[in-house]
Amino acid sequence: MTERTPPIPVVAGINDPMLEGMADGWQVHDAADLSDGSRLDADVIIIGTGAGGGTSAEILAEAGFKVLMLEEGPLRSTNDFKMDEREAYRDLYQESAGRMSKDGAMSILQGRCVGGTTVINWTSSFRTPDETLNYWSENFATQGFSPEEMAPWFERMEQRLNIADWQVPPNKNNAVLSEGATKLGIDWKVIPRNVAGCWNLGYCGTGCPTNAKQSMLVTTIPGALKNNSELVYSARAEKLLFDGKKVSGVEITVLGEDKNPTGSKLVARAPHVIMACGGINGPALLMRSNAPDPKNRVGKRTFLHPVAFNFARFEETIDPYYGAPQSIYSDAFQWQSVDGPVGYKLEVPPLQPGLASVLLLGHGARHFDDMQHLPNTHAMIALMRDGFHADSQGGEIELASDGSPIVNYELNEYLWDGFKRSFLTMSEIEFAAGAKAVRCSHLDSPWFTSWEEAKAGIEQLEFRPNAFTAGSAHVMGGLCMGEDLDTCVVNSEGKYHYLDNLWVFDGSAFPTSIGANPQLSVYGLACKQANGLVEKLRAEKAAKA
Ligand SMILES: Cc1cc2nc3c(=O)[nH]c(=O)nc-3n(C[C@H](O)[C@H](O)[C@H](O)COP(=O)(O)OP(=O)(O)OC[C@H]3O[C@@H](n4cnc5c(N)ncnc54)[C@H](O)[C@@H]3O)c2cc1C
Repeated sequence: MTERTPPIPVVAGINDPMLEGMADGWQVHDAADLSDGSRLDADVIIIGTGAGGGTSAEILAEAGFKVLMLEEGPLRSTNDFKMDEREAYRDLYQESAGRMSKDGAMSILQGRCVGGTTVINWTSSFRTPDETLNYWSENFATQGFSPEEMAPWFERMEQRLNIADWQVPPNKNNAVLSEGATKLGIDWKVIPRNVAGCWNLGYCGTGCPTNAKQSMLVTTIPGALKNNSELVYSARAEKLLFDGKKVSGVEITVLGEDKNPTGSKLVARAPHVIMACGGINGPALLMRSNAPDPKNRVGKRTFLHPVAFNFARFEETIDPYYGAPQSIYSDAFQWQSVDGPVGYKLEVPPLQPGLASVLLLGHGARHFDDMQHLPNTHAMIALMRDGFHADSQGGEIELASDGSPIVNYELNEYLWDGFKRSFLTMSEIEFAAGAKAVRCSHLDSPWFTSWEEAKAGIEQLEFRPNAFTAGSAHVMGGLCMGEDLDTCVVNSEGKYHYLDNLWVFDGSAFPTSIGANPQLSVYGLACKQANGLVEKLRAEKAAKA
């Protein structure tokens, strides 16, 4: 077990807000330290401590409600983060960063620790695009989600998490996008980030060692714990327990440091339960619990922003592992049509060596050569905006025999068309920025040495399952929100349609993908929904008094 008793370790003078708070008496427990069969009570249980869970916890706790946060992953805090990919992927990511779609064609990165995916994300912070919010109200009858109605909630979370345009010049990796796009007359912009006093290290994906990233770990979770809340980690919500149309409790499996069940179980009880365990795992929890789902919609419409990668070699040093990971984007190819051919957002990912070794594909001499050139390599990504077309209905969640989720998401012609167009776009931009050679993340792609060669070569690439690297770091949907009962399982207030006291305040409620990096969309939604629940709980209290 990780040593977490005072004296508080201090790394190079950097404080660790979680360890300090625990030394001050915050109610934080490793589930393994609680006796088998223990019962935990609260006003509100929140399952999952990521973007939706952390935001909701702070709001409810500040309003005076006793919140119990349950987190499947371990607690790792500031002084644990050492910019070490091996430790980070093992400790902070779902399935040790090995989560994949059922057919193995897409690798899916998602967080699994106190603070959830916000601990390991790359800090890009966009409001939900107006086009997306309008599409939801037109197609899923969401209420209260117009751009005007959402603006105050986004503003509030932008202030809470210090979200602002990144003022430091982009690293060379990102500058390839701005320079190439400028040469071609393609519009680009600077990305807003949720950081305070960022050191520009670039290792956001392994947990921020300086407290600069305003993840839930250093903001809302401490905010909730200061207000009489309780956090139990390594505690997997195994099943929801029902009593008629109500959730009567949560059965918890206690996990050890090795992530395996210790054999102990706990139970938590509260008048209201919020699910904030994110896409994939949220639907799986409802399926394991046999929750009422008369239209068989749980787990449907799971969206991933499937990502195409393009690599470029430069003579100059790029050092793609250092500096703010994402600071430039282009939406020039995103909204040409809302519900036509798939649109894509262009960004630039960091290339720490471990991540790069997977993304660069291949093996043997070619892979060795690619890794040798890493300091001179740039990468660009195109995130496909899935969920806005009849040929893009997303994936479905299934359960494995042990109750864990399987993501059945198949890439199809509609998405392949986007991959092909984006390979062309990215290659042209990279050559315009001065690349000497460019390669698409496709098994059959050579290093092209000119734009003309790339243009002809990409046209020849065959798009078939498993022929190219597709990735996802944005898990959305699966518990579709809206008033249309044929499609949706959660109403516009975030309440599960078929249960009176179950709420879903996280990215799983999105009816489509966002069309932008989703964290601020989750914060805005959870902020709105949690404040709505506060009003409801106050009214319930007043009625009882
Ligand atoms: C590498 C990477 C980079 C990213 N970069 C960005 C970015 O730059 N900008 C951006 O906007 N977005 C980014 N994202 C995505 C963004 O962080 C997520 O979309 C967002 O955090 C999702 O919020 P959520 O509340 O839905 O789920 P999460 O934040 O994933 O939180 C869910 C939590 O629930 C826990 N949980 C799951 N099941 C259970 C259970 N049964 N019992 C108890 N706990 C459970 C999980 O362990 C997790 O901690 C990135 C993601 C990754 C992986």
